[in-house]
Amino acid sequence: MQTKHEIQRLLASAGARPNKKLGQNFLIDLNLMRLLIDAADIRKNDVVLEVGCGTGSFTEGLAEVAGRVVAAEYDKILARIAMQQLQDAEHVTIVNTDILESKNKLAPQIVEELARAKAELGGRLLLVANLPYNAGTSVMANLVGGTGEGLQNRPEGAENAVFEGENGVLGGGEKVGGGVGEPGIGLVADAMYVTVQKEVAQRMVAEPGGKLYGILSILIGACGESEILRILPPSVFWPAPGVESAMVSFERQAGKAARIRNMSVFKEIVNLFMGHRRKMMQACTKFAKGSELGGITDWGDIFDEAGVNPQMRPEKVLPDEFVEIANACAVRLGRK
Ligand SMILES: C[S@@+](CC[C@H](N)C(=O)[O-])C[C@H]1O[C@@H](n2cnc3c(N)ncnc32)[C@H](O)[C@@H]1O
Repeated sequence: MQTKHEIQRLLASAGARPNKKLGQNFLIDLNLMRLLIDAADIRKNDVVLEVGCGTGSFTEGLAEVAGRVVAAEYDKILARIAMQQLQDAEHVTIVNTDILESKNKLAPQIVEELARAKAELGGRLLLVANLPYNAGTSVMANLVGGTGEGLQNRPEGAENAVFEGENGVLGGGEKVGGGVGEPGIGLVADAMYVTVQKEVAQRMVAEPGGKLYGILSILIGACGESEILRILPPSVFWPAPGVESAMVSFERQAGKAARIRNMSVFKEIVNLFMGHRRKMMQACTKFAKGSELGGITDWGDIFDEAGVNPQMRPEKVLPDEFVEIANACAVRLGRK
């Protein structure tokens, strides 16, 4: 792991400076780096995805404990530095790529690397990273809801997680894609231990009713559990960002996620209702027109089956209740 001076030296020797647009705020507190790695409890048969490896500082720490590390770095100069720093680590693959092929899809090359390594090692897939602010939320959304693009042996019934968000933050106007009718959930992360902007971490753990409760909160709540581990002041990064950050965890709970009959329908449902979060549930159903969900005529029965008051507002509906609504719809659409 590299000190601030080492990072500065590596950048200077390549004639580079931190690029603000790419969120190049390097974590320079090595104790915090160690804390995140320890919290992830990485084992020798685990595959770790690091998004934005920078000069390879955190990657070095991950390489000490993981069975395999796959790192994506968008910046060509930084990727080259990281490759040099880790040239002797055969179990580390650094790919100079944008982690997002589109805003809604992880880079197929990375997904293939991860799927292959996971099949070889048989352990968990973990996202452990100091995430770039511009891509972090989309990356996490794909890894919670599933990303299948690029998988050669896509499991039957797999679907792609497709997310859209303003500047990578699924906020008020957020939308999660993955239309009804897509196959398979593909690759998912078993756990995520990441550094993100504090507000993103707060969205991940938000409870119904608050203004931060949104699509990411619902997806996470439906598939597992998140916890804020530590709030980080700007001073632990170089250069210091303008906002506070947080270390946050997500642990997938297989039993919980398995209740979702069809992830694609679930996402459509969450989109439909949370797109109008302050209207009544019943009133939101008219916006289904034109989509496959528009064919559903007995929303009253669906709300009954799910135990949801049709006069409730979506922003107060629990993740589990959205799961029940989506499951009832999946049955009606023959997509269970
Ligand atoms: C917050 S820095 C983390 C750097 C280093 N891992 C650390 O912990 O200090 C985020 C890194 O992500 C890279 N990055 C930004 N957008 C990216 C993208 N879409 N795909 C891959 N890497 C990206 C940046 O170039 C930068 O190196």
